[in-house]
Amino acid sequence: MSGTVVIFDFDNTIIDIDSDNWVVDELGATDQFNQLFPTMHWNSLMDRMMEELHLQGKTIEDIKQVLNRVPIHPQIVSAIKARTNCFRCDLRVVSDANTLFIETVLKHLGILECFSEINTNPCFIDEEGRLRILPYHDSHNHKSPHGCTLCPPNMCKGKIIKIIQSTFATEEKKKIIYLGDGAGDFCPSLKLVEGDYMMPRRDFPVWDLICKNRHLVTSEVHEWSSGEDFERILLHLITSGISMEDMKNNVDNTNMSHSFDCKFETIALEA
Ligand SMILES: Cc1ncc(C[n+]2csc(CCOP(=O)(O)O)c2C)c(N)n1
Ligand SMILES: [Mg+2]
Repeated sequence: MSGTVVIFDFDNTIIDIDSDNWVVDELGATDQFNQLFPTMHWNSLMDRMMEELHLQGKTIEDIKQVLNRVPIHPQIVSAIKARTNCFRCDLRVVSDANTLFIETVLKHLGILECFSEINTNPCFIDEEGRLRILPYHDSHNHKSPHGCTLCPPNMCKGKIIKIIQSTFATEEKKKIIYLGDGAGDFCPSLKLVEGDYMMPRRDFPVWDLICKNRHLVTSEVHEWSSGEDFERILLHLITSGISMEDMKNNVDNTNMSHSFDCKFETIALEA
């Protein structure tokens, strides 16, 4: 394993839409969503929307079928599948979507196995076949169980980053590259340190927040917009600081064709 951990947000980062809105809209529950939206937190609203879909006769299979045609940038899938994986980076997801949506999409794209960990809101299918979505941090009756005022009550992504960082404590320092788009990705960007990299999606909420609070972010910031940017910048950040000797040791020998691609592209980037 190389010394790089790449942490991906899911909605509007790995995929090119919000999966929650996609499922609700594609299965025809937009009106009910719009009615409830002003009255509920997002996480409980989504659980409620799954009840609505269930009452309308929509099954888990219907939800999975809709998820299997989410819009994506092909370069993002190829970056995850081949380029990043062949450097044996540790890839993780931190998302305010839910386990079923994320695993369905990643499995369909053939990249589920590329990730060592998915941190997201848990869910289960109840005895009636309805999808139940729960908060990542159990909220009970408290407004903000994680104590962070920047994040929604169900999930503080900054807290998750701190937990990931604490697992490195006994090992050598790992470089974190974090990619995200939403307001919920701002808190984790404040937990990154010098030597880490933040990749906010240009013109999305986290990018605005970072531009306005530039002095609070100590990591290097590299914005991205298109799938091409995503692939090029991510590969560059992964390979920067890796010597040719390390690279020979790091590339995945079980996947030699990809390894050759990686070496070739890295040399081209460094030239
Ligand atoms: C105006 C407005 N109201 C509510 C929300 C909340 N929201 C929308 S999609 C989503 C899941 C994000 O998943 P991921 O963490 O994978 O990006 C969340 C938490 C929003 N973004 N904008
Ligand atoms: Mg997002």
